[in-house]
Amino acid sequence: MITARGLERRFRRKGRSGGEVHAVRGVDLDVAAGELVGFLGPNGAGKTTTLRMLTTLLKPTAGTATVGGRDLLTDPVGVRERIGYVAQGGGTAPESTVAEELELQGRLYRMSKADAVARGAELAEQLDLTGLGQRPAKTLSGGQRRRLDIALGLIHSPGLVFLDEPSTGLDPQSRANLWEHIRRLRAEQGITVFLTTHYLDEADALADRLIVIDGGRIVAEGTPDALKARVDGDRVEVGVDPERGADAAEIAGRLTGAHELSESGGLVRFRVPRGDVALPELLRALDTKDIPTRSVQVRRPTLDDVFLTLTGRSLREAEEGSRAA
Ligand SMILES: Nc1ncnc2c1ncn2[C@@H]1O[C@H](COP(=O)(O)OP(=O)(O)OP(=O)(O)O)[C@@H](O)[C@H]1O
Repeated sequence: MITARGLERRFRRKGRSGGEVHAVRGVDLDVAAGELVGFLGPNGAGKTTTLRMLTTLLKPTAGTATVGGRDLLTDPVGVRERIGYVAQGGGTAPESTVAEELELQGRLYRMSKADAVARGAELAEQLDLTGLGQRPAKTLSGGQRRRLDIALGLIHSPGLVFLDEPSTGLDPQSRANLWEHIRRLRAEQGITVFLTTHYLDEADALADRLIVIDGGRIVAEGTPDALKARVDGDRVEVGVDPERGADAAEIAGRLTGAHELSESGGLVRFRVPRGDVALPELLRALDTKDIPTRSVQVRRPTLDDVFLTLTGRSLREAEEGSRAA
């Protein structure tokens, strides 16, 4: 469905200082029909720029791609006919009703009025918007608005849809509901979904496969589980009396496979291949040395650990860094 090789995009900085931003630095992508792929990265990583190139809205500075079987550079119209694109924010004519927005969108794709109305009604049903047809779109809730945006993106029945940060700004319940709808689009209609997100939980919950981008380059890809398996083991934290912290750390360091060991203020932290196996052994050893434990935590690797392993920063730090920049 998508094959991209060496996609690049540079922007000239506005203003007197000039210079260039190399937003996307040679991206290769392969997405098969029917996949639900998450494109994950911190703010400013290059997700939107890549998406805008793949959807013909922005010309690549270098590289080639086929999207929906059509060449991005020589047949952008062919690409546009075969894809849906749901941008961040969305919402075009706030005064019109839901039914009018759907009909107008169909007409933009040169559908007859009858076909546009029928397709609009079909999508309204699939996306839980039935009964809202006569409501001015500006009165919709955040979740309803996002579902309408997706319906608008699907009016011409594309086989591939791009969703840019679909759940940004939604409350947890509306996000979960939206995820369910996105899963159903794929399951029931076989639509290929390519979505960008900087939410780890969204990527984890939704995507079959993740492509991680940072600083304009792909830094990893794989299933959420495969990516997590690249992180070297579970993280264990044991709290003891600060005065016995050093002793506890020494005992922890003797566990098979323990690494990344640190101790501060009685909090001993380390990684180990199987936290559930190592912990009882550690607790027994601490007990033998009369070191009572105050707290215990074992954590399986998360996608944030993956990001940390790959880039040396946590995704949250990366976000904060890009906001400060
Ligand atoms: N039109 C533009 N002119 C100049 N620089 C741009 C332009 N568009 C994007 N950039 C820069 O390119 C880099 C990548 O931006 P992009 O919007 O693709 O990131 P992103 O991963 O989508 O982030 P977000 O999650 O915030 O949407 C950023 O440094 C951004 O400031």
